[in-house]
Formats: sequence, C-alpha cells, structure tokens
Amino acid sequence: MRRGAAAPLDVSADWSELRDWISLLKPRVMTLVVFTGLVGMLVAPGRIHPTLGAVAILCIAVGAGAAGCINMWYDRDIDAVMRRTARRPIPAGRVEPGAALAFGIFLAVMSVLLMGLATNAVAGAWLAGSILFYVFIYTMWLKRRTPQNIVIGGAAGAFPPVIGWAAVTGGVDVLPLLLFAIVFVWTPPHFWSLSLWAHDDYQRAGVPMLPVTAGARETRRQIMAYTVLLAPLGLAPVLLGLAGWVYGAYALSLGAGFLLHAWRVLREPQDAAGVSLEGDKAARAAFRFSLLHLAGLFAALALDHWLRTVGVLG
Ligand code: HEM
Ligand SMILES: CC(C)=CCC/C(C)=C/CC/C(C)=C/COP(=O)(O)OP(=O)(O)O
Repeated sequence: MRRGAAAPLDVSADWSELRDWISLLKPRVMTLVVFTGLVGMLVAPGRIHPTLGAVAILCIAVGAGAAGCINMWYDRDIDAVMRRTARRPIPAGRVEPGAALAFGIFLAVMSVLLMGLATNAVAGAWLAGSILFYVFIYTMWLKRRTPQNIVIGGAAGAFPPVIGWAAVTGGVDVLPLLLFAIVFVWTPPHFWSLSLWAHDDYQRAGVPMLPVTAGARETRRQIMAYTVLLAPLGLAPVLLGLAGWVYGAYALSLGAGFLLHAWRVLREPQDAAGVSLEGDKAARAAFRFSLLHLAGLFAALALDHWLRTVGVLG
C-alpha cells in the first residue's frame, strides 16, 4: 500500500457484526409481538401524539428485543446443542456472553424508562413486568423445569396489546384483557406445532418440551384442545359488543382455519410411537398458519375499529 494511503474499510465485516447484534433481539419473532402492541394502541379510546405513539412502539420493540437478548445469553449452553440455534452469535462465538448480557440489560432499562417518560408510568410498569416475566419466569425458571413452560411463560408474549392500550389510556380494560387472553391461548398451539418437528433438538438439550415429556400423540391432542378454546375466544370481542362484524367475520374464518390445521395435525399419518410418517407436514403448516392467524386477527380488529371510527360501519 502507498505510504499515507488510507487502509481500505472492511464494510462487510462491520455489517455482519451489526447483523449479529440485531439478531440478538430476535427481530423476526418480535415483528408480530410489536404488531399486537400497535393494534392495542390503535383500538384504545383516547388520543396520543403520533410521535409519542411511535416512541411507545419503539419501546415495545426494544424491550421485547432486550428480553430476547437476555434469553439468548442465559440459554447459550442449550442453544449450542440445538441445530436450530447453534449458529446464533453467542454459541457460535461471535459475541461475548457478557457483552450480550450488558447490551440486553441496557436496552431493557432504556426502553422502560423511555416508555414511562414518553407515555405514562402504567405502560412503563407493564413493559417492565413483561420483560421480567419473560426473563425470570419463563427463561430462568420454567423453561428447563416443566412442559407447562409455554403455557405459563407464554403470558410474557401476551402483554404487548395491554402495554399499547395503557400507553394511550394509562389504564386497562376488558378489550385489552381479551387480547391478552387470545395471545395467551394462541401461544401453546403456535409453539407446540414447531416443537413437534424440533423434538430432537429439545431432547438433546434436555429441555422438557411437551413432545419430549408426553410424546407426539399427546402434544397433538393438546394443540387441538387449545385451538378449540381459541376459536370462541377470538369471537369474544364481537359477542361482548367490543368489536363489529368485520372483525367477527375474520375471527370466524381464521378460527375455523386454525381448527382445520389442528385437525390435520391430530390426523397426521404416524407410526405406533406417534412419529409422523410425513416429516410433520401438518405441524409445519399449522405453525405457519398460527402466524397468519394472529396477524390476521389483529389486523382485522384494527380495520374494524377504523371502519367504525370513520363511520363506514355503525
Ligand atoms: C413463550 C412463548 C413463545 C415461544 C416459546 C415461541 C417460540 C418460537 C420459536 C422457537 C420460534 C422459531 C423461531 C426461531 O427459529 O428463532 C418462533 C417463531 C415465531 N414466533 Fe413464537 N414463540 C412464543 C410466542 C410468540 C408470540 C407471543 C409471538 C407474537 C405475538 C410469536 C411470534 C413468532 C413469529 C412471528 C415467529 C416466526 C419468526 C420467523 O419468521 O422466523 N411467538 N416462536
Ligand atoms: C414486551 C415483551 C417483553 C415481550 C416478550 C415477547 C415474547 C415473550 C415473545 C416470545 C417469543 C419467543 C421467541 C420465545 C421463544 O423463547 P425460547 O427461548 O423458548 O426460544 P428459542 O429456543 O428460539 O430461544
């Protein structure tokens, strides 16, 4: 190199390092979490300045991401032995565990403080509670101890609509509690569908997910049971007069669609031990549908609310 010439910048190295830090926040999973928070905010009565509303959504995104980052720090031992997670930045050795923990705690504290300052203390407290629940109750306590980890721990992922609502109103009401219940009951069939085909990973890591402790057949039955509960719960906002028929029509179709997927999971061709003969085809489809179901339900609620607000519907 000529004396005095600047050293070439290795942009690709910088980019892949940045990508690692971003991936610690589990951005793909968090998009739907943030969307449910946004809808909680949109359907809440009252007004919030658009800038403050955007800050509140950012806080939910960063807070949820921070919780995911601390989860990855704590789970680095089991993530290293699971095929699905072995390439994550900490087990792959690209990010120091201590640095990831500091990053997660810093973002968690900042998101809660900013939420409290930009909106109100109630929303800040709900956000803090969700992060603490996900980190301490789900990750550090239940995940490695009981197959009910998802059922109880799933509450953490159900808080965002309540947080969004609280950011606007400073309180809580029946509709956000119903939205909480919907995400809460949705989480087991969402996750257990995935765990049916990720079973070997969890077994190797010694994580007591339902297919490992109770077998695939029982997991399929439980998926069906929660989906049966979810369908009427999805309709509850209409039945209680808190949403209109547009939402009701979507809730009915999406609930029926999820039930059909759960039925196919139950009837999946399987051997005597319950192992799928088709590579868990039905479970993979049910997992994909679970994402469409929740996104569709919340989008329909926002649409229904908007149509009724502008007076297109009564
Ligand atoms: C304790 C509760 C939950 C557990 C254990 C769980 C588990 C998982 C797992 C293991 C994956 C695969 C992602 C990966 O390979 O990194 C996944 C994907 C996903 N989850 Fe969940 N989940 C939970 C709750 C939720 C909630 C509440 C939401 C949204 C409201 C959600 C949204 C998503 C989305 C959008 C994906 C797809 C991500 C992608 O495209 O890769 N999950 N979930
Ligand atoms: C506002 C706030 C704090 C929201 C939290 C959102 C939340 C709890 C989302 C759950 C999503 C998720 C990927 C769980 C997987 O945990 P896992 O450790 O079982 O999955 P892994 O094996 O992929 O790490």
